[in-house]
Amino acid sequence: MTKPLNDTIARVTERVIANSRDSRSAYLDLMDREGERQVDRHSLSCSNLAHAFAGAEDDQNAIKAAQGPNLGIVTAYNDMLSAHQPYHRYPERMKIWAREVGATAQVAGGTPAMCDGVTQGQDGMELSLFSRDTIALSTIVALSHAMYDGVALLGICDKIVPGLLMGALRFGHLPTIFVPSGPMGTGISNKEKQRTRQLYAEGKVGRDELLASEMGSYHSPGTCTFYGTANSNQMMMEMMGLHVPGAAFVPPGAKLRQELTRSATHRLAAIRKEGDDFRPLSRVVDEKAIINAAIGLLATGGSTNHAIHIPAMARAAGIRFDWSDLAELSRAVPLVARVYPNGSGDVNHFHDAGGMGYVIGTLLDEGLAHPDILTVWDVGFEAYSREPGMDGDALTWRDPGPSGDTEMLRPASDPFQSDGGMRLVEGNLGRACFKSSAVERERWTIEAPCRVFEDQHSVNEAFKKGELDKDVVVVVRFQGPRANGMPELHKLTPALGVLQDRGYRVALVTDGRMSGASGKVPAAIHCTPEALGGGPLAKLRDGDLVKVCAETGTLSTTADLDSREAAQEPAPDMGMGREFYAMFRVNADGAEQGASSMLAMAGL
Ligand SMILES: O=C(O)[C@H](O)[C@@H](O)[C@H](O)[C@H](O)COP(=O)(O)O
Ligand code: SF4
Repeated sequence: MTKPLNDTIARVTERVIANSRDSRSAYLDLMDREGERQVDRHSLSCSNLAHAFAGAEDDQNAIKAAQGPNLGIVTAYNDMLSAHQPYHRYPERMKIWAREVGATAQVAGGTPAMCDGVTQGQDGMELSLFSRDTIALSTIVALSHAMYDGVALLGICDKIVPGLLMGALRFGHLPTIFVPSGPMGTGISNKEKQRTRQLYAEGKVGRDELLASEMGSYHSPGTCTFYGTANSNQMMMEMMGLHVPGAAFVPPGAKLRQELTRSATHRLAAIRKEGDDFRPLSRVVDEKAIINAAIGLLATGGSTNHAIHIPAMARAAGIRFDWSDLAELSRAVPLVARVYPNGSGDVNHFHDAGGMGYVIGTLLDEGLAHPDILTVWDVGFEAYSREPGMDGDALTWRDPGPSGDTEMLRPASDPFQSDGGMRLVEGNLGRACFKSSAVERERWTIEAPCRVFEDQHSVNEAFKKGELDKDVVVVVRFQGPRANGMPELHKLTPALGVLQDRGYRVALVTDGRMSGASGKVPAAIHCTPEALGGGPLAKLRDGDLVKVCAETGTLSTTADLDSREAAQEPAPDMGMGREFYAMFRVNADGAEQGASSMLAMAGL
């Protein structure tokens, strides 16, 4: 028996709709105008058209005849992201599958994709957040050819899905489907990976042993199997109905994966404007879909990065969503999944235990998600509570049944925590996000003298010198979007984990980010306003007493900040192309708004 929609979710949804009324109306008016004037093959010149299908080979005559839909593929393929490596064969196969339904497909363009695992702890990480907006701009360039009746987005990882969606939303008059590729097989246990890292941080094992351990975890094509930002992306695409139902976590290379991609190609052709089931992206991504994405993030303990990306994706669709909305939802949405770093199993175990079908089914049963979102599928959101399989050569869906592992997946009626995995902490040090699902409850409150740093490497140096062997709040400032691009500071996790395991009360406070794979150590992150430009973190000094408390939602110091000058602001670094990203930093707005100069300068 499905319960009525939860009152808090209904109230937050109404508030988001009210706060978005003007911006959402302006967005939909623009999309309607784009749809009416739709610059497509029928309005391009002969020269435009000849250029557009000169390279189309076998599809040239079909595209020229314009009898069927022409699908634009925007691909973030590269060999550097194990998650994106499987995409290199997708376009050729999708062209064949498009022809099966009288359609054609062309690669509209490619986007860059950064692997945060490769850049973690390196200069490149300072480009990571703004690579999202670079990807949005690349998506716009790809779709600007105006030759398409539908858009297939090939992207999985951290900033890529938000960037692709933000760019595609500016072409929201077109139907759009995300096409995932699936997680790699399970490697060594995450506990073992972390243990070796902490031993290396303490100088007890060498690089050879560390590399062998890391390669035991990351070993083949497919998405890394921790529940970080990439896999949180897949969860959100299911919660918004932007996948073929249940496509998120089926492994690459399987017959089922191939049939899901084929189904996505066929479905995209079917939901075009000239068809009888038109589903433009602008209508699929509405306030309820955004709320469902946030609910999924809270219910599964997803990546903290989405506290930044959900507001940004929402703004691209004319929707206003902020941390107060997220915090209020978090009080109503229970934690129903424990996937590493919030548990011991990985995303393959999660999928085998029932995965997204189970999560969506239990949330719907308890009235904890909007059942009436449009989705790209033909029978609505209910379809996403089922899991895909093969019946001979045919794709089929079935009820996932009860949880296959109650240590990992539980019903919303009997959850791991009665509230979601993310909390807002605020006070005289600003507003910040605290991922409560990954931290033992008895560590939700830390009050200790602080040590102030201005880069993560200095923290590790101080750790190696034994200077942090005490109760301490480690503050790492000038890591915000306008300072240095708001990098993830995930390399701090092993050292802070060692200090915590030694019995010290430890917390991190930063205007930077952490990886979606970070956990265990209490952290108040994305602190806004950021230190650069006079945020309160800029006035903290070593020894000031700082309190972080996820129980009471507190982030404060007893120091008299009003009597102090802000610390000297560091000059932005050059090299690794960072100087060309000054234009993204200089006008970036706050983390709570999505940390985007692109959106701010567009007046969104
Ligand atoms: O937000 C995320 O999920 C992270 O950015 C992730 O994509 C990144 O790759 C981590 O660095 C992986 O974790 P390790 O660095 O611990 O392998
Ligand atoms: S999940 Fe992270 S580390 Fe793995 S491929 Fe994607 S970006 Fe790279």
